[in-house]
Amino acid sequence: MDPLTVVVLLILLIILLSLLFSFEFKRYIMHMSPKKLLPPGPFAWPLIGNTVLSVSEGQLHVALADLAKNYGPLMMLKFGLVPPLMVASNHLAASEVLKTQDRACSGRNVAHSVQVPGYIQHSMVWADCTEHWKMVRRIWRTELFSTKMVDSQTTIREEKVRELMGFLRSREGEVVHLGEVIFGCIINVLGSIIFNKNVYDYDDDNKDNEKGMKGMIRQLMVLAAKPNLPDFYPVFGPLDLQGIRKTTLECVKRMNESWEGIVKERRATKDHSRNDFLDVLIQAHFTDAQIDALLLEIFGPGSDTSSCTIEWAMSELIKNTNKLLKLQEELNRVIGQSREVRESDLENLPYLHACLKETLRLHPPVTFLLPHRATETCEVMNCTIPKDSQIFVNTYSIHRDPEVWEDPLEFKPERFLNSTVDYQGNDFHYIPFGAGRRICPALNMASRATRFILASLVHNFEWSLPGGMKPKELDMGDSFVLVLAKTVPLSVIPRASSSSTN
Ligand code: HEM
Repeated sequence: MDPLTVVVLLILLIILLSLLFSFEFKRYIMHMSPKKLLPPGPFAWPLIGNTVLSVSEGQLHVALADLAKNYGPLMMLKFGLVPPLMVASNHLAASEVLKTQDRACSGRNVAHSVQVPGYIQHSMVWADCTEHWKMVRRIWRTELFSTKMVDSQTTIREEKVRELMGFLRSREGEVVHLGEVIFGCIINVLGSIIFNKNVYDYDDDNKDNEKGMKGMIRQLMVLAAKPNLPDFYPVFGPLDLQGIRKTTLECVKRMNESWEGIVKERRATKDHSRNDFLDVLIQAHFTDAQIDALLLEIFGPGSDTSSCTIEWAMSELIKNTNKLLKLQEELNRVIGQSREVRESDLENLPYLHACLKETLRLHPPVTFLLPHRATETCEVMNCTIPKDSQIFVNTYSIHRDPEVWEDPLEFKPERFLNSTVDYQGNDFHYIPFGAGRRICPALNMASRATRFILASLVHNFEWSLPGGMKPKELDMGDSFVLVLAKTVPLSVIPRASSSSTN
C-alpha cells in the first residue's frame, strides 16, 4: 500500500472511532431500546458536542428556552467531553426532577473553578446530599434561618434598612445606582447576623473596589460565570490555562482574611455574649476552615440574588406606574404617612407580596437553579438520565410558559392575589427558590428582607429616571451572569416622599 493510502485510511479510522465514541452514536444505540431512550436534543458533534450552538452573551436562558420549543420539556445537550447536560423546561419535567427523582437528581455538578483546596471539602453548596451536607443544612435551619431566628433578626434588618434610607435621603435629587446600594444593605444585614459588623460603608470611596467585601463577592461571581475550558475538557484541569482557578483561590483567600481577625479575637477573648452566628459556630467547635466555607456560602448566594430581585421589582414598578401607585396606596393605607415601615407590617401588605412574587416569576435570579447532578442513572419523563449528567431546571421557561400563565410576559402582580400559588416548592410551575431537598435554605429570610426593603423604598421616596427618561423607555433587558441581572443597571433619582419621616 502506498503511504498516501495509509494516511487516508488512518484518517478514516480516526473519524470512525471518534464517531463510535461520540454521544450521537450512544444516543442512537439507546434509541434502539425503548427502555433506555435518552432525551432528544440538537445534533452533537464528536468531541465538541453542541459547543457550536450560537448563544449571544448572557442569553443562555433564552437560547435554552428557544431550543426547548423544538426538542421538548426535557432535552439533552453535550459540551466537550463531560457527561451530558439535561434541561428541564416545563413544570412536569421540573416536578419529576425535583420531586419524583429528587434523591437521584440532587447531587451537584462542581465547576473546576470552585474546586479550591481548603474550601471545597467543607462546602455545603457544592456537596452532594451527604452526611456533611445534612449537618450544615441543619445548622442553617436551626441557627440561622428558622422562623424563630428570622424573627429575632428583625431589629438588625430594621436598623440596616434605616441606614440605607438615611443614605438615600443624603443623595436626594442625585442619580443613584440602586442595585449597588441595595447590595450593600443586604451584605450589612448578613454581616450583622454573622458577626455583628457592617461590611459595607456607603460613604467609603473604596467600597466598590476589589478590596471591599462587595467587590470580592462580585469578583467571585464573575469568575464562576466565566466559561472555563476544564469544565468541558477535564484533561486541561491541572493547567488552569485561563487562570480562573488561581484567581478564584486568591479571591477566596482575601475574603477569608477579611474576617480572620474577627474570628481570632472571638476565639481569644472567649466572649460569646453577642450570641451571633459566629459565637454559635465557635461554641460548636467549628474549625477556622469550616467557618470560612460557611461564611463564604452565606455572603455569596445571599447578596446578588436578593439585591437583583429588589432592583427588578423597582424597575417593573417604575415602568408600570399604575402598579406603583397601587402599591403606594396600599402602603399609605396600612402604614400611614407618619411613620416608617416595620417588618411586622409585612403580613398586612398582600399587594406588596404579590409584586415580589410577580418579580420572581418574570426574573428568577437563580435561573437554572444551582447545577444539579444525577448521582445515579434514573428515569425522567420516560427518558434515561445517565449517572453524572448535569441537570438544569430552566425556571425562565417554566415561569413564562403560556400553557400555564395568562399573558406570561406581562408584569401583573394581581395574578397572585387570591391565589394559593406560592414559592415554597409545592407548585412546580413557580419555583424561584427551587424545590425538594436542595430548596434555598434562606427562603424565609430572603422573602422577608426583600419585601421589607422594597416596601421601604416605595414608601419613603418618589422615584424618577435620569435625563428626563420616561418610564416606558426604561431598558428591561436581562443577562444571565450567574444570576439573571438587568443588562443596564437601574439608575434612579430619589426624592423623599411626604410619608418619609425626618
Ligand atoms: C431572592 C433571594 C433568593 C433566591 C431567589 C434564591 C434562590 C435559590 C435557588 C433557586 C437555589 C438553588 C436550589 C437548587 O439548586 O435546587 C438556592 C440555593 C441556595 N441559596 Fe438561595 N436564594 C435567595 C437568597 C438567598 C440568601 C439570602 C441566602 C443566604 C443568606 C441563600 C443561600 C442559599 C444557599 C446556601 C443555597 C444552596 C443550598 C444547597 O445547596 O443545599 N439564598 N437559592
